[in-house]
Amino acid sequence: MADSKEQRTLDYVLQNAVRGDPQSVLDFIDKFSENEWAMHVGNVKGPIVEKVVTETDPSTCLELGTYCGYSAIRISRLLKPGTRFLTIESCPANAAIAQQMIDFAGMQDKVKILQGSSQEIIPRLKADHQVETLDFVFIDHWSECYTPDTKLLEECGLLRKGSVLLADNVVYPGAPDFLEYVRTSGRYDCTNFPTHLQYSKKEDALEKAVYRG
Ligand SMILES: O=c1[nH]cnc2c(O)c(F)c(-c3ccc(F)cc3)c(-c3ccc(F)cc3)c12
Ligand SMILES: [Mg+2]
Repeated sequence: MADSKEQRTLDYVLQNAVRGDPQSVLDFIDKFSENEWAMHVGNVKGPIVEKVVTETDPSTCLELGTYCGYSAIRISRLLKPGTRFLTIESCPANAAIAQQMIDFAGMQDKVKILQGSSQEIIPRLKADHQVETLDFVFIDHWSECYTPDTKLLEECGLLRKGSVLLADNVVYPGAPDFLEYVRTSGRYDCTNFPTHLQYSKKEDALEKAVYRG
């Protein structure tokens, strides 16, 4: 079967990065993506994500949109022992690539990939994955799903006072209904982080929304 950009990225990492070294894996994914653009959160937005994670000091994290595992590796390497990083990926092929990337980076004990639809998996997090509430949620799957999934997290009792949502791409491609919801619902305290699209000069932004409980 013709290989995909994601498979080529994984092969490049396996051939060049240092096994068990998350930074090395991130560096080689970034290096590969300079030649073949890909939607990893990247090395410009990455530090903003890391700053929010470090400030939050989360115990239970959820990511919507694993892709190849880049942000899962970037975030999970910061988490203290005993914490958990659950990440939902709808595409089976991407989930398989991500699992290999995460394993190679040595993050497999912290990161659990849940392959399927976020709308189906989110309501099962408490029963199937022993989640009580989420401390940090990185939203980076599909802008049309940002708002329905945020509302679902609320409805399923997965957010508590102080839960932090951080959404990618709120400027490019954009998530206008999500911004409208978190900024006007009265349920969140929002902060916008202007930045640039990964591996590009185009403008983008991350939005942080802290649940008021
Ligand atoms: O879909 C995504 N999920 C998560 N993060 C993404 C991200 O960080 C991106 F930068 C892009 C992006 C933006 C601009 C562009 F030109 C290409 C891709 C996408 C995206 C948007 C529309 C699509 F049809 C395909 C991919 C995503
Ligand atoms: Mg993104």
